Amino acid sequence: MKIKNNVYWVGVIDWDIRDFHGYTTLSGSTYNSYLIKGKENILIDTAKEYLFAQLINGINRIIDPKDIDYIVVNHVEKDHSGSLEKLIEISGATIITNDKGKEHLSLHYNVKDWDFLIVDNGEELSIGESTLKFIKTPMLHWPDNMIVYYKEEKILFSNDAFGQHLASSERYDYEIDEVIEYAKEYFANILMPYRKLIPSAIENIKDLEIELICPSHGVIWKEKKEEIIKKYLDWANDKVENKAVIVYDTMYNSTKSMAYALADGLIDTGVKTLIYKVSETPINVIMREILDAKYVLVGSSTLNQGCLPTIAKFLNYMKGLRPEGKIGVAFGSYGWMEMATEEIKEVFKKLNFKIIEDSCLKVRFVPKEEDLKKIYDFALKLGEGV
Ligand SMILES: Cc1cc2nc3c(=O)[nH]c(=O)nc-3n(C[C@H](O)[C@H](O)[C@H](O)COP(=O)(O)O)c2cc1C
Repeated sequence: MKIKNNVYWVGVIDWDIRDFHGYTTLSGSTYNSYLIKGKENILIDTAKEYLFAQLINGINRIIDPKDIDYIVVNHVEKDHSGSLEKLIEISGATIITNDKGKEHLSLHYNVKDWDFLIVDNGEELSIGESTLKFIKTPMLHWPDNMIVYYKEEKILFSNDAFGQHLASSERYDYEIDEVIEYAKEYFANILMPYRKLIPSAIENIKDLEIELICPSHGVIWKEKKEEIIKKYLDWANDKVENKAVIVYDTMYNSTKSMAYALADGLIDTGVKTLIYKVSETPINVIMREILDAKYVLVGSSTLNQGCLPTIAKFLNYMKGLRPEGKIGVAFGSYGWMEMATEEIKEVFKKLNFKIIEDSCLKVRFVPKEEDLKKIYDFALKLGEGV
């Protein structure tokens, strides 16, 4: 599909994928590969190995794949590099990447006979009638990541930055109502741990005249590109809304009734509140909402002197993504020796959450009406900032 004069989207839509290294991709994903056609043909990134046939079909509609002269590897993760070996076999193309990219490629593939052109940060290359500028974005989200600016057509090929896990027949931001939500979920689950590096990366592109941002997953940013850049800065700077996310699990619903009482109190003070039973919600959806939440409330009953396993899994995942500075509340029902909230608070501490505690947040067995009233009153005070 043509996206600009000599530039084509030749990516692959992975309609079926539902598990992307633990990220539940409810609507699949895409691996976007872009072809710059010219005296010298340049392919930007590739697709997973099992989708090689579709990738080749897409390229074949524009040029003979044998005629690819260069392949830009912005990021070595196999969702973008998986088809490289076969493409190089067919075309003998030269790989353009940075020093880390070459190192990572050599740790994934037998690169002995591959031709490399190694670029540095800020370097420009003239290839055929095209000028490409390479900007390193290390740790967004691997050490090798970089982005490419195509000067003549004013396109930023941003690789995983600004991506969304979304399989759709549409290719542009304005065609997808929920595109910011998809991008937010991607940010929360892939980029959040490295978010402090984002403002300087955006600083590096701020003087570029950009008409299209072409990421390696999801749709192309055309009408909402300023909006998504602004959102990236907000998310990177931990901007929060007056919002609470309550995450819980339960065996016999005692902790659930505590979660609902907390929600009632928060809602009555005007806090936007979301409740997720962790065993029934993809953790990536929960993290999307935690990204810009002011309050994070985690509830678990005590099972065998600890949290429920589903909550332990969630806490471990959240710890890795490192949201920081939230207001944290731990709660739960127990029988004889309460242990779950201690485990929850340990994680809160590691994330520099401000922990708010109260004796009403631990209830022995089934909460009575007066217990729930105390919890409701606690949530009222919490929402009012008392
Ligand atoms: C298999 C099992 C193990 C339990 N282990 C503990 C425990 O180690 N410490 C404790 O205080 N309560 C323990 N309990 C009691 C539960 O925490 C208690 O029943 C609680 O009210 C359950 O809340 P829920 O309905 O929200 O899951 C255990 C219960 C079960 C069924």
